[in-house]
Amino acid sequence: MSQHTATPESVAERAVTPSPDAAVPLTGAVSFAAVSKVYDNGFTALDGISLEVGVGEIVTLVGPSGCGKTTVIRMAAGLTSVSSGEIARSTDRIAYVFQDATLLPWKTVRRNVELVAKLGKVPPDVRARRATDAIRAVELERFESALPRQLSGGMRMRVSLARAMAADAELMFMDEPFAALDEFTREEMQQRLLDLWRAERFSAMFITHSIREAVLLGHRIVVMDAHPGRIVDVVTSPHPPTEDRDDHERALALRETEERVSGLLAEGRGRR
Ligand SMILES: Nc1ncnc2c1ncn2[C@@H]1O[C@H](COP(=O)(O)OP(=O)(O)OP(=O)(O)O)[C@@H](O)[C@H]1O
Repeated sequence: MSQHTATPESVAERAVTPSPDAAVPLTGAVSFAAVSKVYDNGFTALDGISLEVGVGEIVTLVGPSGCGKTTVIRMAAGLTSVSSGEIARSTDRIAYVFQDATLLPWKTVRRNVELVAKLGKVPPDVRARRATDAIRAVELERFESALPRQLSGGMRMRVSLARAMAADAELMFMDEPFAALDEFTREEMQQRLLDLWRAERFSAMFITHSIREAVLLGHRIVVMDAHPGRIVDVVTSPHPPTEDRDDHERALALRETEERVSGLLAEGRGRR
């Protein structure tokens, strides 16, 4: 792994700047302008990331382990500081699905699902309705009163996903939310997420290790590489999730896009 020689002290640490005070002109949901991240141990995780996520756009991120995908979305969500460059975000109504379910162990499924909406001051009746819909979307109706320890790992991730769905967020950050699910449930959840997106048109940054998932869900697919972490290309989907269609032509186009993304990732591996 490449190590940055700069000491952390030599790097100005800047927090995420939500608009309207943002220094970066913001036309989309999130803008990254030449953003770099050097961690406290001097490791350069990201070098010069520039990207704009449009309002109502799902951007998926793929790349080898350690290329900085989580760091990108943590910075955009304001959970990790920026070392140089600027990030602007159009809204504070965000939801974040972590790699682990991160549920409160003493609260039931329903209470966990309502939590982010409650913190976001969504009125109680709206909150309850959204939680009911979200719990149904992840097919956990029978487990509403269960505690997290009574659920499997995949079920806990579905609760975490439902919590984000119930939050009434304008911007979602999702860090491999489906990785722990079996193939069948994963496909179900992908469709539920797209159903919700078609109804609400939130903006999203979605990390995945599955090229297929990245192409299926993304309007654009950000392909990253490591050492240091950077964007190597941004591929536009020929059939974005705006279209609720399932035909041969679409399947072929998605397959071609998967091959293109796969090729870009292989080029990165070849360079390392
Ligand atoms: N707090 C930290 N301090 C030092 N280095 C860190 C820290 N957090 C992450 N890193 C390093 O930064 C790099 C990017 O990490 P990050 O988690 O963003 O990558 P990723 O692409 O999301 O990885 P994965 O696909 O395995 O989840 C990695 O090399 C990681 O070891």
